[in-house]
Amino acid sequence: MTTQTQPTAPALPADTAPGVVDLQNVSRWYGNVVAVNDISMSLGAGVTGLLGPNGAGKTTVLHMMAGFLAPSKGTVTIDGKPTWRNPAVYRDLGLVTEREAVHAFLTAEQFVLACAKMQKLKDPAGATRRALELVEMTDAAHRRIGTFSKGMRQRTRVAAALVHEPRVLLLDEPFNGMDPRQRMHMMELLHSLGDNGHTILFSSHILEEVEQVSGLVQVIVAGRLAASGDFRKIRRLMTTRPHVFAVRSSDDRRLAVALIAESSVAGIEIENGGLTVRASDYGDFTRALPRIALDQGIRLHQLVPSDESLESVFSYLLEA
Ligand SMILES: Nc1ncnc2c1ncn2[C@@H]1O[C@H](COP(=O)(O)OP(=O)(O)OP(=O)(O)O)[C@@H](O)[C@H]1O
Repeated sequence: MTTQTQPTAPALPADTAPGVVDLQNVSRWYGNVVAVNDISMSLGAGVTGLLGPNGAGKTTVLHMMAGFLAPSKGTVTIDGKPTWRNPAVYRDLGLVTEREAVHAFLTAEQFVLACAKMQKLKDPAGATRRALELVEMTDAAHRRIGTFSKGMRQRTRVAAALVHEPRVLLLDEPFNGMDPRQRMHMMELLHSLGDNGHTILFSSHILEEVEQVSGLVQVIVAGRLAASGDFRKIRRLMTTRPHVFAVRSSDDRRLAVALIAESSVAGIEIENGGLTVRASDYGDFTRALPRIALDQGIRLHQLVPSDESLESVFSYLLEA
């Protein structure tokens, strides 16, 4: 991925309540690798997606929020209190890490109960019961975690992270490795927690995943905040960006002549293997092309978007 140096993200309004979780000009470097570069964000109640390609810095951001890592610069606070070297924040915070520590030999209940005891709760058994109920794991409470599906393990880990009823729940790639049914179940759970006033941030590198779970998004690319706010507006920026298509047809030259008159076409190159078309509008171009081909009696053999990698989408956001 190319590293961008533009300092500003598209100015989208952050539609959040006063921040529960707050990052002010936060950077984090590992030796000379800058993993997070001057990020400020504020999260309120509800579900927010932390979206970015692999290596963008999502885990680093989550770990700083959870007090696992010190920011090299800037401040990370929950309810105004710094998260680094402040164990008191764990009362308000639950974290579901990306990597699963395996507790295969424990039952779901034993695992969640151990977490309740670590939090020194007054009624650890009652809290365990409520947490397992919340994630709909009551029926499987006495089964060993080693016998669970990925989705059930994730829900058990969410129960453990929520057993002390924190306001803030952070989840690192919670949908990884889940089948569509398990994914749906987890999405519903996050929705209902968000509706109940929790502040939830989950990371993902999959656009569609974030779109389904959350109206609010923070997009990070190469350690920088590329966009933040209403997901629909960011999505629109993504679909109206210039697109490049590889097109092959029964008569590329004639097709090129017809396409150049089309307002959604910004440029065409003819090569041996077909046409490379730069379209200024994805929707207009993909609607116009079949119509033009039909009018001209040209057969379309191939239409492939050639710059659809997440990296190129995200880099565009950073430049916008
Ligand atoms: N302990 C470390 N030492 C050195 N570099 C690190 C360390 N942890 C992360 N990095 C680097 O920091 C950058 C951000 O990593 P991070 O894990 O936060 O990204 P991510 O968005 O969570 O990626 P992924 O989705 O692949 O987990 C990457 O370039 C990564 O290689």
